[in-house]
Amino acid sequence: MSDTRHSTGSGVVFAVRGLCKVYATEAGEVHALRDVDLDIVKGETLVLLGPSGSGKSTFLNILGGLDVATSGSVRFRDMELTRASAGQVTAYRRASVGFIFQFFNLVPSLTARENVALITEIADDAMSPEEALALVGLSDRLDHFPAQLSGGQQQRVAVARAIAKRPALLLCDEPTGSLDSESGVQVLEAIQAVARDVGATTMIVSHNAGIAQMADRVIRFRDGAITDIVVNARKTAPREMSW
Ligand SMILES: Nc1ncnc2c1ncn2[C@@H]1O[C@H](COP(=O)(O)OP(=O)(O)OP(=O)(O)O)[C@@H](O)[C@H]1O
Repeated sequence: MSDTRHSTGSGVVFAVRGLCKVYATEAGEVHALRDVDLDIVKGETLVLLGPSGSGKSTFLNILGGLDVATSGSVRFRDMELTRASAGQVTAYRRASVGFIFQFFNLVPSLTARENVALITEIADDAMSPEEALALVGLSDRLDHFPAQLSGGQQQRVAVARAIAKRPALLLCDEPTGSLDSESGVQVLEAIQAVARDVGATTMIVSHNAGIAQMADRVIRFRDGAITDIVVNARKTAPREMSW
């Protein structure tokens, strides 16, 4: 079912309106986002697809408080992110946003448990590193260093680190981009399970259109704009997806 609406009604946690991002470069202005409108509902999983350079990461980074908009607004619950002070944005990012990137970004000299503890120690109401690592199936790898873990296991440590603080928003930028397909499935299963467990709204950027099958809604970007929103009538579990 194709759906061009940008709003899904109640339960909205993010309201994005007229969002624009322009980067000034030596070669001139780059319009990374052009007038983007979107409402995002609590607990839903969005998959963002689109060609390279279409604005997906920029959109994710602005919602996560890693980048600032040029114009337009992003409201998270009662907070206008686009008008918040730097301190308020930092507090929002710390309390409410978990990030998962393509290249795990674990500290090589720390164990799995210690990598997760880096975050749980600075967050209120965080689960213990042991609890977070159990949720991603790594209870037997607590004291392993990243070099002693496979790529998929390292990414699952990154998932545990991202969700240990029970974030409202889980942002995943190409989370399976450097994994083989079986490891990718395990990472997506972990993301899906923990997001459900903590009630996080999840956004996954991917070049792999197959991942769209696990989404509630699939958002397509082109040239900095949303061109299409598809509501999945039936979500597919990562293990059942063909990709
Ligand atoms: N810090 C920056 N400075 C200048 N231009 C940037 C910057 N970040 C992104 N851009 C440009 O903004 C546009 C959107 O980039 P973005 O990374 O959001 O796209 P994307 O859809 O995530 O691409 P990819 O799939 O390759 O990661 C691109 O033209 C990119 O070159």
